Amino acid sequence: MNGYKNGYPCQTIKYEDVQNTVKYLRNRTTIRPVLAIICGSGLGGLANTLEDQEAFAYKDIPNFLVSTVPGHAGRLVFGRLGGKEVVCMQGRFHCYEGYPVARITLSVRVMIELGAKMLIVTNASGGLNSDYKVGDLMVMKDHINLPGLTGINPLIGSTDDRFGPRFVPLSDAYNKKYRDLAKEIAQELGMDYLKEGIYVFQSGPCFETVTECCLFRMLGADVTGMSSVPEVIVARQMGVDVLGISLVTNKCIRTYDAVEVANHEEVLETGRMRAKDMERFVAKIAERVEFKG
Ligand SMILES: O=P(O)(O)O[C@H]1O[C@H](CO)[C@@H](O)[C@H]1O
Ligand SMILES: Nc1nc2[nH]cnc2c(=O)[nH]1
Repeated sequence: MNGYKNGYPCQTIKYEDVQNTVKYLRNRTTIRPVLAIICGSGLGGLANTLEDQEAFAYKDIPNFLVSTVPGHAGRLVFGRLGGKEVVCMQGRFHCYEGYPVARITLSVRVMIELGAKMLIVTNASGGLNSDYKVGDLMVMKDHINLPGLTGINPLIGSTDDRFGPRFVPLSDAYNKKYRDLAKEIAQELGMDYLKEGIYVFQSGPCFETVTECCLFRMLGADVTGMSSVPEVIVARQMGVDVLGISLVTNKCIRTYDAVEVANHEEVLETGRMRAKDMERFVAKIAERVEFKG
């Protein structure tokens, strides 16, 4: 149902809708994914590196939304990466596109119901930590969900136990074993620009004011972005482990006399600059992760 409930924007996702989408995709692909990947702004090239690709435009998939942001191709790509069967969102959905927060995570539920046991979210972000440089990667250790603290959360609405519990713990949102593995692989690949830190989610689409950036930093955040957190929440509700990798595409402006301003073109440009490193990194992670059962 679309609309407002108790004053909150809400759209409950029906289990049956997810199952119908799963059935549609299963009937049209031979890949049975164990790993789901979401490509952030400008990072969609990763999907093109999959072997034995079978791809679907979002507009052709029942119940899917469409991508409206440059740098998000809008394709669901199945294939093999690092010897594993994977499904990859080449472009994600954002609240600022006007979609209810529960709706933007339907695709995550679909990928998990298709069999994914791990979710890798990637995103572009603005660097708040002054030690971070443009082009650095950051393993997400935790997040601050600003919209969530004010009532915008994909789990608000009527609940369905088949998706998992209503009250989801998030103190372990970003799996420690996978964070350690990512750091180990980065070291092996000589990626001395990999950091580990905190991502603060704000709804966008405006980039931050100077004072907001100062506030975020005071809160302990290292980078800020307009995505990922709703996806992570849904994955955790469904019992799937998450690894988050953020690319610092620009520096957040924290002085009132700066002449430069943030812009999406710079975000995409940094994505292009780091694309190959990101692809190598994620492929190695896919190769090395192990799943029980
Ligand atoms: O989070 P992703 O989708 O990577 O994109 C980030 O980059 C865009 C702003 O340039 C915003 O959508 C922000 O969230
Ligand atoms: N909120 C936010 N999102 C981003 N995505 C890429 N860069 C930025 C940024 O500076 N701020």
